Amino acid sequence: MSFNILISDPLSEDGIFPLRQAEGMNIVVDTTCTPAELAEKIRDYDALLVRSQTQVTRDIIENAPNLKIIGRAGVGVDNIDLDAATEHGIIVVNAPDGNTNSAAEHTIAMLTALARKIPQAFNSLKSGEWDRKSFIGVELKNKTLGVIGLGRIGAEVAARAKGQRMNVIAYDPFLTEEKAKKMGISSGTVEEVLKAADFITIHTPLLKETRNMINAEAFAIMKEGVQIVNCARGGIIDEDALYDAIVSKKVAGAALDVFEQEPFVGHKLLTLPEVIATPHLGASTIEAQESVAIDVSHDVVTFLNGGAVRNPVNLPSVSKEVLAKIEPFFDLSEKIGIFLSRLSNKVIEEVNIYYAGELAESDVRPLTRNTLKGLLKRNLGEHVNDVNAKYLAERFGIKVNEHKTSTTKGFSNLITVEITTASGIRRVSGTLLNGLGARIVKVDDNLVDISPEGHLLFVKHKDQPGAIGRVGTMLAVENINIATMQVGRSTVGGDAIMMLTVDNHVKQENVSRLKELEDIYDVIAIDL
Ligand SMILES: NC(=O)c1ccc[n+]([C@@H]2O[C@H](COP(=O)([O-])OP(=O)(O)OC[C@H]3O[C@@H](n4cnc5c(N)ncnc54)[C@H](O)[C@@H]3O)[C@@H](O)[C@H]2O)c1
Ligand SMILES: O=C(O)[C@H](O)COP(=O)(O)O
Repeated sequence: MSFNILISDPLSEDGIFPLRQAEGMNIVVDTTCTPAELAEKIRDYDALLVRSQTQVTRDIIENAPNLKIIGRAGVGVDNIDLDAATEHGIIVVNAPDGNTNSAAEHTIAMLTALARKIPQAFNSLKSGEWDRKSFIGVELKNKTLGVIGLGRIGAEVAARAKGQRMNVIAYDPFLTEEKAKKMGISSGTVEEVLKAADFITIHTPLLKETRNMINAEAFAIMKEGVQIVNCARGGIIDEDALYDAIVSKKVAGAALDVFEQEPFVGHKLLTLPEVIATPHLGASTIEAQESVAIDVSHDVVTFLNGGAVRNPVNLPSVSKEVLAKIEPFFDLSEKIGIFLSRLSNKVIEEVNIYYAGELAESDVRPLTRNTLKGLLKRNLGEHVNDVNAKYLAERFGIKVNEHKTSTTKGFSNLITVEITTASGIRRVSGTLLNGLGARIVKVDDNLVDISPEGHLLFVKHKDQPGAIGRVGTMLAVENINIATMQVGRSTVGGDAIMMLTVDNHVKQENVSRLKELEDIYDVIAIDL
């Protein structure tokens, strides 16, 4: 198999070595494409690798029929339309760890440069002045640093600030007092942090909730003479409000690496002597660039070769340990979905998935997605995949509920999928039998034991002598060999089912003829 890979932002050549080395990867590096050129070019590509520069818009995604994966060599994915990618079943991966250290170091560099006015003093010196009066700074020692967003970078910055003998107070929705205590810092609400800090540094992603979170109201509650650093994302600080706060002397200085519009040229903020800035250089070190490109290249190669990625953005990521436990059930859960969708061709209103046994202790979301993928495949074919299965189910108004239960009915693990349609509930259970592989063990209320593969025939009939024979004879006439057959019934003489595995696909005309036989209520051919 061969894949076309487009790299549209400058990536470390050493970092993309895993891509260059992998078999069948045709790599094109073109970092000069305009958005219109990219929208045209992308048609032929299976993978797109970017940094923060390329805007991967809905237009581009909708013009990319072959695109399977977008790799972001870095953290922020606000330049990628994730909804559009998810809707089109395109996985987005990033490299969240590779540039943490560089971004934290850059933040500390900006903080120190801001406190001591180093860029302003350097500019003055370069212009031939020897001015030792205009650049009186302040010490960091004993000052309070407010950290908004204590994730990877925020936590590194906090640890380094402590090394500068600063007091650190942080706000993060996931920061517990206990964790803060362990880190030797204080925790507070956003307001508490903004009020307490002499310096504020932002380390959140740019989200709906964080856009303009540092606005005029936020500046109003800060200390007089506060200084602010943003090495996270432009748009988190309202740039007009920052300009006003600096002009009014509320804010004594700002160090900015990121901006609402990049490139950031000719902006009024750059006219203020209190503002120092770098052109989005937080991750621009040899080490970070190599590391993020390696990480993302690995995920792209693994994904295109059918493997599980390490850093999915639009899929919940699960740890290696959990993956090892649930991966053996991937195929079974998809097959149960396919099986059920064949059993009932009615519009699905609700799906309930019950995980029992050891599985109930794991994060089973990937299995739920696989089941949905199987259920939706009947109507959507290859348009549905792991990435968009949940989204598509929601779009079609299907309620999906995951349940964890201890009722295993004697199996060490059991997955039961129940679909509700206007005609009622259909239910299939499956398990993995030690050494024997996957089995479907229950269809509706009937116990069965079928390997979910190949060609199956599900026959609903009356529990009467002759019904089974008639089916066997008809299949023999059509030269369809029966490999296995199981019969189950709820009551003697009542409704019963036959589950047959046969050696060939059973054509629709044969299904119709079987349905005409005496005491046969329904026949469904299922290819798994
Ligand atoms: N300047 C650069 O070159 C550069 C380099 C790397 C990362 N970044 C940016 O830095 C930021 C942080 O990156 P990271 O790797 O630490 O990400 P991360 O996901 O590890 O951390 C982000 C943290 O922000 C917190 N958060 C989310 N919403 C919040 C809110 N409303 N208020 C407070 N906290 C909130 C999250 O809980 C999380 O702990 C991102 O915006 C990323 O794009 C910039
Ligand atoms: O989010 C990130 O990883 C940083 O902003 C780095 O962006 P870059 O890859 O464009 O340097």
